[in-house]
Amino acid sequence: MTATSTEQTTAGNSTTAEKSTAAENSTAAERTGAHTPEAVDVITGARERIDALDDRIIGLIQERMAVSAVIQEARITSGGRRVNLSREMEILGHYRDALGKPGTGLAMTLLELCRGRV
Ligand SMILES: C=C(O[C@@H]1C=C(C(=O)O)C=C[C@H]1O)C(=O)O
Repeated sequence: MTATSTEQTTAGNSTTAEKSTAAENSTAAERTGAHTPEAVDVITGARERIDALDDRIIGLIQERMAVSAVIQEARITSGGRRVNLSREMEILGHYRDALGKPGTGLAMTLLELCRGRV
């Protein structure tokens, strides 16, 4: 089984193959998991907001990586080390205070993304 299906349409003498994805063929209920049209609308609208938020979050992470690189470059150029563990502990604590235990994991992932980019 593949995730795509192919439909042949004939226009004049030419034949066009149109591929559609499994997602395009699915119903709104299947896409959202909702059991009423009202819930489908709520979920569809909220998913659009989540997609927009994720784009902004990714942009902020990329901005953080660039700022972190400026700091690391300045420190390394001055003769220092790339990593500053006491500052990283501060950041881990900040995320943990704001978001609880998973915040620590999130901060560790952010630090991993930001380290070693110079
Ligand atoms: C950016 C710095 O350098 C490194 C990267 C950090 C970060 O991305 O937040 C934190 C500490 C350092 O390991 C810094 O010292 O502030």
